[in-house]
Amino acid sequence: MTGDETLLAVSELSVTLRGRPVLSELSFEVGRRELIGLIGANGAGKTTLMRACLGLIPYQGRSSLADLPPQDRSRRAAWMPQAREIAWPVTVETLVMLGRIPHLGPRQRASETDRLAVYHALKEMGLEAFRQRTATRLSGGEQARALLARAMAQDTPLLLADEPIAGLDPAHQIATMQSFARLAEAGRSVIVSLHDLGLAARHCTRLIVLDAGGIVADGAPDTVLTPSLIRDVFGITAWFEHTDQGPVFQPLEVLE
Ligand SMILES: Nc1ncnc2c1ncn2[C@@H]1O[C@H](COP(=O)(O)OP(=O)(O)OP(=O)(O)O)[C@@H](O)[C@H]1O
Repeated sequence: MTGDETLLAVSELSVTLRGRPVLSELSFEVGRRELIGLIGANGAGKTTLMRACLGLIPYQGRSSLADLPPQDRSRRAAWMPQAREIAWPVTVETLVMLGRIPHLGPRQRASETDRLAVYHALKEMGLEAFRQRTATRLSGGEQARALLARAMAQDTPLLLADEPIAGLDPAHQIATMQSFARLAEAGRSVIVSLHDLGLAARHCTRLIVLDAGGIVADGAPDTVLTPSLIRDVFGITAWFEHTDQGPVFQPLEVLE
């Protein structure tokens, strides 16, 4: 994968839910090799933005992904929603293989390429030992990792994940952010909504901050996470420093 290809172009995107404007006239583009953290307070519109970009809810304006026919869209972007619902008691391996459906023709059986994609996704999410376990009987965090593996097996240029690290233990949170970073280094891009600003500052190449229905900042973490933005958007103080071990961001106090 080469070049500066745009993976997602959003222009003047607005969403109204039940008569209430939630997002108004947002514009941004996503190129390759980006790990984008979508941040903002509860209710800021992160889920709504990702769902509108994917064409899963009605919107005004334009999203290059939503414009595509469903089959093309599923080869361009994978989606891990916030609700971690696994409907059937299939094995983890079968669940992850479902991510290959967009690549299979009618009645076509899984090929070696499909099996390899599943193998790599399971490995990336540290789930090799869980291959034959029943997906519905995993813990919440294990289910989240299995669903992420399914999205990764889809092998798309763009991955959108809604709070994928919520509920994961610290080691798996870090490992998952590192997996996303590896995808970005390999030429793909990932958009991930998250509340952990420390992990966002440390791993993301770019942060998009939502507030009051719009994008209030968009750029590298150290240009975005300024004391004034942290105060105005999140109502907190924080400590942010570049250390020998990389950027460290620690929320401190709630402002009255
Ligand atoms: N189906 C719906 N009908 C009406 N309003 C909705 C609906 N879904 C979401 N909203 C509202 O839209 C706003 C944005 O919600 P959204 O879930 O996108 O926020 P978020 O930034 O993802 O929040 P969180 O961090 O809590 O997950 C919220 O005010 C929410 O109450």
